Amino acid sequence: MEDMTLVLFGATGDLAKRKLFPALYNLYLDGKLPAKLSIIGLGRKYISDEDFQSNVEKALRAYSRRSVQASNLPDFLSKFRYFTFDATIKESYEKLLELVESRENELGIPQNRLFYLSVAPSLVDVITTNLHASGLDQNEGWKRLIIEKPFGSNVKTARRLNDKLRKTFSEEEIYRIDHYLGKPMVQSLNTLILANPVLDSLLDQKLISNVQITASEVVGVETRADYYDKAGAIRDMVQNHLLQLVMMAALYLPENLAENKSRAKKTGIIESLRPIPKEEAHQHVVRGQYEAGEIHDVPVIGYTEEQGVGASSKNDTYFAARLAIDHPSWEGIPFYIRTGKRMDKKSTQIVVEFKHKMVDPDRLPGTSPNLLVLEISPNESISLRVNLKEPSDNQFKPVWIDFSTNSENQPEAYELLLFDAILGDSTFFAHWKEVELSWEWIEPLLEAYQEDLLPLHTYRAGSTGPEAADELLQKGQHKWW
Ligand SMILES: NC(=O)C1=CN([C@@H]2O[C@H](COP(=O)(O)OP(=O)(O)OC[C@H]3O[C@@H](n4cnc5c(N)ncnc54)[C@H](OP(=O)(O)O)[C@@H]3O)[C@@H](O)[C@H]2O)C=CC1
Ligand SMILES: O=C1O[C@H](COP(=O)(O)O)[C@@H](O)[C@H](O)[C@H]1O
Repeated sequence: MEDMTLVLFGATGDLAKRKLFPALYNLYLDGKLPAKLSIIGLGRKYISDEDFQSNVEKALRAYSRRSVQASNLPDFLSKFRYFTFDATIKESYEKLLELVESRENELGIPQNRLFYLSVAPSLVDVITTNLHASGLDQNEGWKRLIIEKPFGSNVKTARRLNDKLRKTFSEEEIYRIDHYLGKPMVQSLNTLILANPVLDSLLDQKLISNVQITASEVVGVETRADYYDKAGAIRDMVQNHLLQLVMMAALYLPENLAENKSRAKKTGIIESLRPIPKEEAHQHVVRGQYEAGEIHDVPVIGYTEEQGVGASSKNDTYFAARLAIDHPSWEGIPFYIRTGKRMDKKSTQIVVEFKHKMVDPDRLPGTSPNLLVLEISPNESISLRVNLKEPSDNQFKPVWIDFSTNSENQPEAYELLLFDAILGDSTFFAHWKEVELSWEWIEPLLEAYQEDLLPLHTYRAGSTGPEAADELLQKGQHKWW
C-alpha cells in the first residue's frame, strides 16, 4: 500500500461524520491504512486542527462500529489537519496546494493524492476545474477522485457531469461511489458461488423461475425532503443501487458468467436490460407514495404531510418493476425489483425462486417453491427453503435452512470502498458506462412520470407496498417473497 494524501472536501458534513471518519478509523484498527497518511479536511468555517481532531474523535465515539481505543487514538488523529476552504474561491486552491505539499514534505510522502468530494453535486465542477488550474492534480504520483451520489438527475445531466470530470481525471482515476457495491454480501457474491459448488449447481437457468430484489426501508423522507422530493425512489434508489444489484446478481449467480468478472460483462447485463417504452410503463412498473400508517405500533404521518413536502406532491416513495434481461443466461427469467420507504421492515435481499411446476400437488400436498435467499442487510445470511413432510398430517411444510455469519462486526460499505480506492481497485465502483446505460434505461420511465402515464398508487406506512405491486407479479403467476 502506497503512502498518500487524502483531501476530504466536505469534512464538516454529515457523511464525513457518520461514515467516512468511522470507516477510516476501522481501517486503521485493521492495519489497512498506508503507514504514512496525510488527511486534510476542508470546510468553509474556521476550525483549528485541534478542534477538528476533536470533532473526528466525537464522530468515532458516536458512529464507529468498534469502540475507540485510547491507546491508538492520538496516533490516528495525528494524521488529520484542517484547512478553511471555500471551493468557489480560486485562491483557496493555491493555499491548499501549499498545505498538501508541506505535509508531503514533512512526512516524506510521495505525491499520491486521493480527492474525496463529499459535497453537493453543484460544487463538483468548480472543484475539479480548480484542482486542475491550481496544479493540485499535476502531481508526480497517482491521483484519484472519489465522487458521491447523486451522479446526475437524468442521462443528460449525468453526461454533462461526466464530461466535466473527464477534463481533469481519466475514467480509471474516477471512483463513483454506490455504497450498495460496498456491502459485504454484494462484494462476496462471486466468491460465494465459486466456493460452494452446491450453490452453483442450484443456480441453473433451467431451474430458476424468477429473481426478486428488494430494498425496503422503515424510515421515511427524514430531513431530506429538499433533495428527495425532486429525486423520488426512482432516482434515489433504482437508477443506482437496484440496477447495480441487478447487474451483480445477473452477473454472478449463473456459473457460466461467474468466471469473468470483467467490467465488459457487467456492462453487458445492463445493455441487455430490455427497455420499457413510456407507453408500456404501466404494464411493467408500479410507483407509489406512502400514506399515514403505523410502524411497530407507532403512528407515522403520510409523505405529503412531511416537513418540506408539498401537500400535492406526486413524488414516488415506492417503485416496483418487472424486468427482462435479453441475455442467453436469463432468457425467460423475469427479474422483479422493488424499493420503498416507510415499509414494514428494513431489508435488502435477493431471492431466487425455483420452478415448481414439476412437483405434483396431488402426490405431494402442501409443497411450495424452493427459494434461495441472499440477505444483504441489515443482516447477512443465506437461506434455502425446502419442503419437509409433517408426519402428523402427511402434508409438506416449507422449512428454512439458514446459514448466517455473525454480522455484528462486519466492515461497513464505506470501509471496503475506501480501502479499494486507496489500493486503486475500482471493481466495486460504478463505472461510467454502467451509469450512463442505467440512466438511459430509466429515461422513458421518467418521461412516463412527467407525462402522467403511470398512476401513483398509495400504500399505508408500515405495509409491504401498494396492492398494484402484488398484482404486477400475479400477472406472471408469481408473488413477492
Ligand atoms: N449524508 C449522507 O448520508 C449521504 C450523503 N451523500 C452525498 O455526500 C455528499 C455530502 O453529503 P453530506 O455530508 O450529507 O452534506 P452536508 O450538507 O452535511 O455537508 C456538505 C459539506 O460541504 C461543505 N461545503 C458546502 N459548501 C462549500 C463550499 N462552498 N466550499 C467548501 N465546502 C463547502 C460543507 O462545509 P461548510 O458548511 O463547513 O463549508 C460540508 O462539509 C452529497 O453529495 C450527498 O449527496 C451520499 C449518500 C449518503
Ligand atoms: O443511498 C441511499 O441509501 C439509503 C439506504 O441505504 P441502506 O444502506 O440503509 O440500505 C436510503 O435511505 C437513502 O434514501 C438513499 O439516498
